[in-house]
Amino acid sequence: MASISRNLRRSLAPDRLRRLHLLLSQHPREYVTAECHRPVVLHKRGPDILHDPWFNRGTAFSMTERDRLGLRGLLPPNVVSSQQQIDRFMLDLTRLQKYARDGPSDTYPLAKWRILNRLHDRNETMYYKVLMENIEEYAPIVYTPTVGLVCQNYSGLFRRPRGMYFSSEDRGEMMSMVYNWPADQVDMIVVTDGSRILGLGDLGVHGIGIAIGKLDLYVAAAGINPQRVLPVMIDVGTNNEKLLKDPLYLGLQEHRLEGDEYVSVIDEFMEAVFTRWPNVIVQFEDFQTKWAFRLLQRYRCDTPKTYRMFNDDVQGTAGVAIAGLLGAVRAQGRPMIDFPKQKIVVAGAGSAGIGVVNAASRTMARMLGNNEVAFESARSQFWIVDAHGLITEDRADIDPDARPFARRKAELGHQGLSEGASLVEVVKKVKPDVVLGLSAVGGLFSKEVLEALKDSSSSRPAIFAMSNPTKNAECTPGEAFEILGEKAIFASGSPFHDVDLGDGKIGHSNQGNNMYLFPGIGLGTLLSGARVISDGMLQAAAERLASYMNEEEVLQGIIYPPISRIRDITKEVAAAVVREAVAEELAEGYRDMDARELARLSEEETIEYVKTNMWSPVYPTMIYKTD
Ligand SMILES: NC(=O)C1=CN([C@@H]2O[C@H](COP(=O)(O)OP(=O)(O)OC[C@H]3O[C@@H](n4cnc5c(N)ncnc54)[C@H](O)[C@@H]3O)[C@@H](O)[C@H]2O)C=CC1
Ligand SMILES: CC(=O)C(=O)O
Ligand SMILES: [Mg+2]
Repeated sequence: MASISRNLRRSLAPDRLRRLHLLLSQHPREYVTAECHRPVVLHKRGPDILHDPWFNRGTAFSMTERDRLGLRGLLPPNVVSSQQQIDRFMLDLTRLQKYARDGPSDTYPLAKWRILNRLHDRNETMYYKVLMENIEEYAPIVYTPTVGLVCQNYSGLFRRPRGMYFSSEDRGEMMSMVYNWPADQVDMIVVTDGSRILGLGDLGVHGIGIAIGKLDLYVAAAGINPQRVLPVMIDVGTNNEKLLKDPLYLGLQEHRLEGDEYVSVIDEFMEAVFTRWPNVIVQFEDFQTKWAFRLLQRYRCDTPKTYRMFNDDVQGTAGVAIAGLLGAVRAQGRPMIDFPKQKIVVAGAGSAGIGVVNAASRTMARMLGNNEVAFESARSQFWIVDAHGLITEDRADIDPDARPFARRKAELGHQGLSEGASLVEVVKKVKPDVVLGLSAVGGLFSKEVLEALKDSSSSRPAIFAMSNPTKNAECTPGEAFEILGEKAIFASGSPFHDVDLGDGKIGHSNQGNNMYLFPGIGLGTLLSGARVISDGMLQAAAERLASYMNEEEVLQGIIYPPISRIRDITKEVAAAVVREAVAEELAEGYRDMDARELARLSEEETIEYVKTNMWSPVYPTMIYKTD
């Protein structure tokens, strides 16, 4: 270790001397002089420090420094030493070198992400222009599947912080912390607690990547101004044992808070952001199922204050699935009103699966007259299979969210099924029109399951392998078309290429992902000025997506738009949301468009209104002002 000269020892106050000893012990080969211990006078605060390479020290800022310099919440909560920062950097660098030599395929999408991320840090306008003009190529990089890989490798990839971090250690501080964010106006927040990132499980604080990716689509697809979006990570710990032991992990290394303690952290966050930005919309993303439903209920219906929020995995996914299911009915040459006759087997009873069954059965019930008989009839069209097999009334400890859809004892006998029946058994006995996977289990729709689907009562059996990222898809389009032939309808959560079936025939691979709805739901809510996001607004969004594809496309098996049309479909979805908000008298107007004027707009005028409010990536004229 370098030694401290006697003169220097004499000239330093005891606490300074202690810190210098500490510094030297962390940097054994470094020559540390009094010069590097002299305080530096700063004329900036908050993000300006983080963006200044001379002053920035990233995750090594101590908590007291973060408080003193207005940085609290702008960095991941784990304070690390400069040596740990170097270890993290070297991990990433050596991984790249190794991959460059040995060449596993993961490195290419990650390298693209890095290049895009650097551009994002340097020039937002150019970044979004590149993304929007090449959305087909780069959506799979900034969003699923690569964003999953990014979250899994976040400690190595982390460079400049983006978004805000609230941790359980910030209890009591959040109301002041939100003022550390530099923007006076925030329209959209995407918040996660990292507990279920795509189908990859608990990634803790590294899950911030998904909130960033979703907001990239808000900008690219919905034209939300990038200066008014805010990705948020709420770090309440992690139950991922690997991360708990990883010295390079960026989050709190303790188990997740549970129960009322957990809820109080989220409550405090909601109160803080809605206090500073009363018009913000908060999208909950990738919360584990047990919290997804509870928080949705709490902030939508329960608290004295209801918030302008929705849960994308529960509600966005449901709308996208309904649109696809209606598309599958049309692809059979049948009218949408035949939807309640479809038999649907759903694999997965989490936030996404139960969200889909809830909303799809409500859509069926509405078509059947919206009474008790209609609801009962709609319910009986669904068979839910989870990790323990078919869910029936016989199951002990049945999840309350799944209970309404548990198959009744009376139905089981004549179907030849019983509690816990396997997916393949269920498909064999039910002969469903649709199998829909939201299980996060790659390959779950095995050869056997797809073979069983050959006996489907539908002329065009539909396979929705919706789990993300790619490796979690329940099957690939190649597997589906090979077994079920050209008539099959296929959709997946992450993108796949179309399949060449020979003789000029193509097996269309649709992307059934909530990205076709959440940007329009957010934009429509913003532009309507509605204070809540009603079921009717969500339904209107789903119906607009369902009717977007024309007859010819649907008959070819194209049930969702290509990603190249995402900005157009988002505009249409947003307009449908605005009109529904007006019809339900929820719209309060936006900027100089008041509620009465909104109500006078025709359908075309509403679409035009949405279009003119969408941000585009062009450089504005800049004017210098001194105050
Ligand atoms: N395409 C899209 O737009 C969306 C896709 N998803 C995907 O859905 C998946 C699930 O998400 P959550 O519902 O929140 O997760 P979750 O973990 O709460 O639920 C997973 C469900 O699958 C069940 N499961 C596990 N193994 C199974 C098996 N062998 N057979 C049948 N079921 C099985 C579990 O019992 C559980 O009910 C994730 O992969 C996620 O990426 C989620 C939202 C949107
Ligand atoms: C797409 C999405 O929201 C998910 O996989 O969780
Ligand atoms: Mg999600």
